[in-house]
Amino acid sequence: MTRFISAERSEDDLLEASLRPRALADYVGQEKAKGNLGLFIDAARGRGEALDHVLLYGPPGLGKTTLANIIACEMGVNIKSTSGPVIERPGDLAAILTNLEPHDVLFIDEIHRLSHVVEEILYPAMEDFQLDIIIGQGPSARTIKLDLPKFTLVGATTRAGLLSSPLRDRFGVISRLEFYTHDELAFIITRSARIFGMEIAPDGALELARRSRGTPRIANRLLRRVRDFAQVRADGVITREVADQALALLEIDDMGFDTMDRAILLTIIDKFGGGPVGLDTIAAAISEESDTIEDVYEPFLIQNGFLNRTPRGRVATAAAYSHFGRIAPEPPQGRLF
Ligand SMILES: Nc1ncnc2c1ncn2[C@@H]1O[C@H](COP(=O)(O)OP(=O)(O)OP(=O)(O)O)[C@@H](O)[C@H]1O
Ligand SMILES: [Mg+2]
Repeated sequence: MTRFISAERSEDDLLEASLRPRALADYVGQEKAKGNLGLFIDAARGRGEALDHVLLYGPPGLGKTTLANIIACEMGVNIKSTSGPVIERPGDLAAILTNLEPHDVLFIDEIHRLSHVVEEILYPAMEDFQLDIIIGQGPSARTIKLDLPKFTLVGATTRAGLLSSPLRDRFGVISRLEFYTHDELAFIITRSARIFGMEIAPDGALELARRSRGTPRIANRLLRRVRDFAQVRADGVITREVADQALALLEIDDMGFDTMDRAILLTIIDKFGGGPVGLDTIAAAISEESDTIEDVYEPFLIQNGFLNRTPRGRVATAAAYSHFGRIAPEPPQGRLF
């Protein structure tokens, strides 16, 4: 199934990089995270110290990687980027850590996927800026401590809940990224259009924004698809009508749901009487990974009141029924009392 609004990364990443804002002032929205970080960055710079370790979490495509790069830029330091699954052995992490310059940012994406042994190297590194290395084997093995430069770890994860608590506790700043408003997304889309040299009307930008699931990565991706359509079928300008027609072709509906969102909700409604139904059962029914459903699709559906997560499983809400023009079953009599 082609998924135009998948929030996953793809070959589009290069284009995406050109759209990344570089300064905190150009980073749209996320006022709370931005306010906090701006303050901590100013304070750390004023004292001539490294910034405290920062954990960024939230659904894919909301701007975690972008923010990590901005943090390094604002601190005036280098950033080294890696990710949880890439660091296989403790030695890999030790090599990265010993190569850092003072105050550098080490960005670890998908930090919830670090292995245990690697994570344990990280604890003293984050807390005391020390590396415990074991040299030799057997009876003659000994541990030596190496001093590391003071650095800032920026960790990103879509699932803060999967982080072990000793790791989470070592972050001084924890910021949750939120879905963007339609106005914020329209602003991002208009800026991206300018960078790409496209013409977009304000109502066209707002229409794309409304259907981007609160996510800048999806907004930018839709913009590129709609541009192709505008070039071939319209006279190049993205108006509301052009956006609407293009999105219909891409099977993105009025709420911004794609085929996968619809499959999830309709499976719960039609096959499981509206739920509750377990995540793994839904995943099997639509041949998708449970993790992907949980990380990529559910947060938006839950936040917008189409899906509920209960101890007994997922439940489609009345809003989901009415979105698909179905009639929600009456709640059982007497439940309210
Ligand atoms: N606040 C923002 N203002 C403008 N553009 C943004 C903003 N946040 C994200 N973007 C755009 O969205 C794209 C995706 O952002 P980014 O790669 O930082 O997301 P992410 O949270 O790291 O996603 P993932 O969890 O998949 O790694 C960026 O290339 C950037 O163009
Ligand atoms: Mg990222």
